[in-house]
Amino acid sequence: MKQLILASSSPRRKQLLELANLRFQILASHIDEQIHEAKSPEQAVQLLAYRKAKAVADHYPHSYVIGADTVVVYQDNILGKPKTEEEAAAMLRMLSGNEHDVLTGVAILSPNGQSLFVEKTKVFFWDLTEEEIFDYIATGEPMDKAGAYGIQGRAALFVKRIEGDYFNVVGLPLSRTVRELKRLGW
Ligand SMILES: Cc1cn([C@H]2C[C@H](O)[C@@H](COP(=O)(O)OP(=O)(O)OP(=O)(O)O)O2)c(=O)[nH]c1=O
Repeated sequence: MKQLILASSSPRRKQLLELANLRFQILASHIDEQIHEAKSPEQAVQLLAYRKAKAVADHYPHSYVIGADTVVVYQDNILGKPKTEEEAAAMLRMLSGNEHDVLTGVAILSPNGQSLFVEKTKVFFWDLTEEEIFDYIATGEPMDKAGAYGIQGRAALFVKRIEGDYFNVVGLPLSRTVRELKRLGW
């Protein structure tokens, strides 16, 4: 029987994949998320997504394995998860009043071959006051999220508009992922 594995510890990715009504298991891989060899943010998220999937696929070579990685890119800055509240505030100040890209790299490894892609969504933020930034950090929401915000939570109030797939911002470009899975014979 075919087996689908989501190689992720992200509760958001689990919820998104559940929307597709597919049977899957979760097996989080803990890889080193430092990458020095990537030449661009696109390459970085693709490489990390691949490593997350590969760490699981090595043990389950007959399964379909999905790995993903999300970053926020503002000008030349790649914003991952903030390490401190100060860093979260600095990230939110950068994003305030500006547009940025959210990139998610996805890797699907399967017995029928692999699919690697990067999905990009443009997000436009309203101007944020210092009070809004501090109140938001006090919710605890920013700390486990790329760019220090979750569009699906209170930071919905910061977003003027987006161009592209909303689900990509939350951590998994769902429709493209499911289409690629089907292309690989799922
Ligand atoms: C921008 C943004 C990011 N995020 C999240 C998605 C990802 O979970 C997280 C980025 O971290 P990732 O390193 O992509 O993923 P993860 O560590 O949460 O999970 P795993 O590596 O095990 O798959 O930021 C949101 O939930 N909402 C948003 O609006």
